[in-house]
Amino acid sequence: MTKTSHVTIPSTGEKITIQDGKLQVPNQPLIPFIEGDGIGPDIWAAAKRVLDAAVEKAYAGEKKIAWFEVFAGEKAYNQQGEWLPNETLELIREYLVAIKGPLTTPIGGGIRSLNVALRQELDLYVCLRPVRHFAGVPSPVKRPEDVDMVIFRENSEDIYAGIEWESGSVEAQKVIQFFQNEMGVKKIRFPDTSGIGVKPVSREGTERLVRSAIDYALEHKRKSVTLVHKGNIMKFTEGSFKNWGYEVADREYADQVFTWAEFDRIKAEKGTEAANQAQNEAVAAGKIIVKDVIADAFLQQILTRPAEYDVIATLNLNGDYISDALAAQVGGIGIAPGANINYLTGHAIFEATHGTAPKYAGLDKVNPGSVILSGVLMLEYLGWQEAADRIYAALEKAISQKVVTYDFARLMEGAKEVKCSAFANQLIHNLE
Ligand SMILES: NC(=O)C1=CN([C@@H]2O[C@H](COP(=O)(O)OP(=O)(O)OC[C@H]3O[C@@H](n4cnc5c(N)ncnc54)[C@H](OP(=O)(O)O)[C@@H]3O)[C@@H](O)[C@H]2O)C=CC1
Ligand SMILES: O=C(O)CCC(=O)C(=O)O
Ligand SMILES: [Mg+2]
Repeated sequence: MTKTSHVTIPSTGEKITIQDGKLQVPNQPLIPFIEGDGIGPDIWAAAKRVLDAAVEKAYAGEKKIAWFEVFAGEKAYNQQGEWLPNETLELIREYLVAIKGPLTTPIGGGIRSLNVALRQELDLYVCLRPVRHFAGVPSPVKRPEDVDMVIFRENSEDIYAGIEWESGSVEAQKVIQFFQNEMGVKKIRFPDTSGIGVKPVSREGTERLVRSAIDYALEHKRKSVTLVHKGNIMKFTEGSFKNWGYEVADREYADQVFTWAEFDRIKAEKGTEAANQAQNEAVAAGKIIVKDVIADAFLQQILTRPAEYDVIATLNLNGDYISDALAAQVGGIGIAPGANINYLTGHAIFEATHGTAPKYAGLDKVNPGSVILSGVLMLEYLGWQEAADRIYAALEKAISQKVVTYDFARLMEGAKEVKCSAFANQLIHNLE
């Protein structure tokens, strides 16, 4: 065992590394975890047991995760007086792959959100959130099985970068005066009482996100990548996201994709029929269609025509809203997984889409599905598909057995409601 100031690293494991852009995963990878606040301890304890049992079932002792705890959030604050100790960041940087429970956003103080800070510090520019329906999960829509989307949410820019100043502050006044005096801005409706937020969106940030989405679509043989934006209003941020997205697709993936930008070019030159024919030929040749939709229209179409959407590439705030909306469509936030990834450095932190649900803290009540499925994404990222597949099957079986936590039980006929830990027991029992 190696003991740093607060963390004990087991001597049995080895580091995950990256070589030539490819993750090198030993049989006993050292993986740091953050338990999380609120419901974090309950769901993490449940998830860890399920992940370990699935790995044991799949590899009979040949592979095993060497977990070690690192600290953030309330636990770190109570122990060390810091919400996000530098040691935690450095250890995740060094060990590449980590998993976390949800973290409370500290009220007041310098850190706006610990989750966002972790993503920014490690430049985890993709927030990957796959959303699909598991048979039998109660849903508010008629055909939840039509939802099978993978969200690539830009994770490092946009209004989430946290560049904002409070109404009435010296800084807000200074920025407003700069806008008015030097930039000719006359449209701030109530300048004396406005807070100000800044929305940075870059070409580099957009390109690396859209590349990741297209690479994923190619690797997983998906049909389309949709750029979701509000570019009709925010022309130089969301609108540029769309334009840069099309440009990178046309420039770097010309043989593998057909974009609606290309469709428009053909239409302008040769008419609609020729453009439709080019698109049909591209589909027949197995090319991925890269298209776009405006965010508000997208939010109604995921309810009315979800089957038309596949891989989604979008900006940070849109992605946050879309993740929860789609999660609700397939049975709720209790089973919506996520990952924050930098595909270039290999760094990744896996985490549930939901938050700390403080009213349920310590009750052993909530659904651990979201953090379990985030762990499954992690197993897939490590290349341990055999273990991942066993958990998917065990979860599907538990739902068909109608042994579920409160969130599903309240929507299902004849369900047996079990606690968080008992739901994990059921999954472990179901592992084959
Ligand atoms: N990545 C992260 O760590 C995130 C952290 N947060 C933080 O979490 C805190 C609380 O945020 P809040 O807005 O209440 O959102 P939460 O996601 O924590 O909770 C909202 C509701 O979602 C449902 N829910 C959440 N988790 C589960 C689960 N595992 N099983 C079943 N149902 C679940 C519950 O619904 P019901 O009441 O219907 O039972 C709950 O009341 C804030 O400090 C926020 O900043 C928020 C989002 C992400
Ligand atoms: O960090 C937070 O508190 C909220 C983040 C969030 O809602 C998300 O990433 O989905
Ligand atoms: Mg969210």
